[in-house]
Amino acid sequence: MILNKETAIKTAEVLLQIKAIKLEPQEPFTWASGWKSPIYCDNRIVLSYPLIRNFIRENFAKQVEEIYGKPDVIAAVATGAIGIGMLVAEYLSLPFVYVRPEAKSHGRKNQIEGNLEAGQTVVVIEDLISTGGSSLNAVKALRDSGANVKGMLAIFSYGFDIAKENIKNADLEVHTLSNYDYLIETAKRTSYIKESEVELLKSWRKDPAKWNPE
Ligand SMILES: O=P(O)(O)OC[C@H]1O[C@H](OP(=O)(O)OP(=O)(O)O)[C@H](O)[C@@H]1O
Ligand SMILES: O=C(O)c1cc(=O)[nH]c(=O)[nH]1
Repeated sequence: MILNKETAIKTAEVLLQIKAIKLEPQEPFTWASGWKSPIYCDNRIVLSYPLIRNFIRENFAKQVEEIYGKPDVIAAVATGAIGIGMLVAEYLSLPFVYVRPEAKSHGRKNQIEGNLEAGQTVVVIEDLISTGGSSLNAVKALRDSGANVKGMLAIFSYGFDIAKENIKNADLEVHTLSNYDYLIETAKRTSYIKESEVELLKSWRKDPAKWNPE
């Protein structure tokens, strides 16, 4: 869900400005889910731009406070959201943890790194939602450890039905700073993408799980 339309447009603009959005239909990207895609949104690049990471940090912090007040802990989904999640926690003067995809097989064998007490309220920060599998895996680990997960905020979501279904089944509240619709509108308005690319993205978006570049 988008909380603020202006933030959604501005977030799409800054992602395009720093070229976080990559289009490579000839050499499709393989996503975490295994899907092939002509588009990749690399939000990790945000960290390389101080003004833009401040914008993302402040909007995340504003939305966390607006929706949840002050949770006990900010958690990030590893690795893509660790940097930005830490900046949000720092801005709000809150404790921080991050959640690995799975527990380490050596050392302390942790999946959640940092200190988290059972019963603490947690807001999860994620960089991007495609199917929602990675985010929900992290939420499950947090819940299994006894945390009270209030909700999740992500920079961007593609808005796929499968993600909506997964999120609903997990009974999780999710807000995003921007999404695919705002991104495409902004990319068209700023001529970041050509008309032929708009058509390609439209046909891909109809059934991304089965998209075939041939
Ligand atoms: O919604 P999903 O289908 O799970 O896909 C989105 C996930 O994919 C990316 O992580 P990736 O696995 O590439 O790892 P990284 O965060 O370590 O870069 C991204 O950071 C999300 O966590
Ligand atoms: O699904 C993914 O793996 C994925 C898609 C995308 O656009 N960006 C990203 O970082 N991961």
